[in-house]
Amino acid sequence: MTSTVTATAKVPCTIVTGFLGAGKTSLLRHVLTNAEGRRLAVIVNEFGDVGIDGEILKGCGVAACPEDNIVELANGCLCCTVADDFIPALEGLLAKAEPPEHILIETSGLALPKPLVKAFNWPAIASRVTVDGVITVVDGAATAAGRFADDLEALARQRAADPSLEHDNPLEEVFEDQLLSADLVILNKADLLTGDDEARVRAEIAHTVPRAVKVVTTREGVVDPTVLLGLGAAAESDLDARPSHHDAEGEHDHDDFDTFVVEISEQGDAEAVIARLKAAAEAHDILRIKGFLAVAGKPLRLLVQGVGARFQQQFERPFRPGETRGGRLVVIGQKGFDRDAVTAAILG
Ligand SMILES: Nc1nc2c(ncn2[C@@H]2O[C@H](COP(=O)(O)OP(=O)(O)OP(=O)(O)O)[C@@H](O)[C@H]2O)c(=O)[nH]1
Repeated sequence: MTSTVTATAKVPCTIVTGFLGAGKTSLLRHVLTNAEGRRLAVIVNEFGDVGIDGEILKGCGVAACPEDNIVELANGCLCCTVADDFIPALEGLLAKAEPPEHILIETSGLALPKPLVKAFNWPAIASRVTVDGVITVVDGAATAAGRFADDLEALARQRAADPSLEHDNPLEEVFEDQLLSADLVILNKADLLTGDDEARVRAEIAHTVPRAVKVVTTREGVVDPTVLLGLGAAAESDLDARPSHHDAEGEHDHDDFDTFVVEISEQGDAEAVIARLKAAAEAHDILRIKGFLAVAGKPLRLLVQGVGARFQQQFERPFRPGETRGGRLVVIGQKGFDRDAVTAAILG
């Protein structure tokens, strides 16, 4: 990649959006480790204050993106805290002695990208940055399983009959809003797609996105960064082409979802905890669990990631001096799930 930034050019920013657990952090990790000398920065927003995504990205240890250039905004949802969090974070990066040549912004999995795109028109930053593109990462497996529509085929039939069809499934609204803003769609988790899944999911994406948007299928977000960066979309000047379910309301308030943190003491048997997490995710329709555990006799934290009832775990970094040897897990579900029952199921 070559640098295209001059003293007067706007710094290009790529917004990476996509539902909880779709593979946004995996994609960013791949971009950071394949930056080929381009000076990058990342703003990462996540729910809960456990800060897993920031840790994963800092763990890349890439010279092109030093830890200082990775800014974590854990305080709620980026699309609702633009003035307080996002603009100052962006200004901080631009004020650096060596400002980044390209800024990557990972939204939380429940964020609507459009308010964030709009923020690029704020006078404080409008002359200095532009949205190079909105990249929407889609969880192929979850979409194929009908996570975002009760019955994909029935929905497609209904839409064919009535294109203005509205629905009140909050998961589907977030999923669709994220697609409606896209300049490029990454159809991730190819390894979990079987039979005609990919064709069905591509058809669902094509139904949802009104514009001609390219869809690239990936595994673990592995795609050449030159495909992702340099789209030149200037999305902030093109808001009308990006309809949203929330256009009429301005801000949205995440009332449909519930997030909390479970503290869990050091554990002797990590496998038993993972089994309880899986059982809890299945029994309580949990959307996402992520965080870390302290395992007796192990100096490293065990990073735990669950998307629906599918879990992955790996040892990550050592506990730092002064850090309590205990675990913390962020749990995200739809409003109305029983926190006490979920906590009891996890703690056993
Ligand atoms: N099987 C499979 N798992 C994947 C793939 N990509 C990512 N994952 C796993 O899915 C989980 C979530 O991936 P992330 O990259 O953290 O997803 P995210 O969109 O950043 O998640 P949130 O920030 O919590 O919304 C992790 O356990 C990943 O290892 C893939 O292509 N195939």
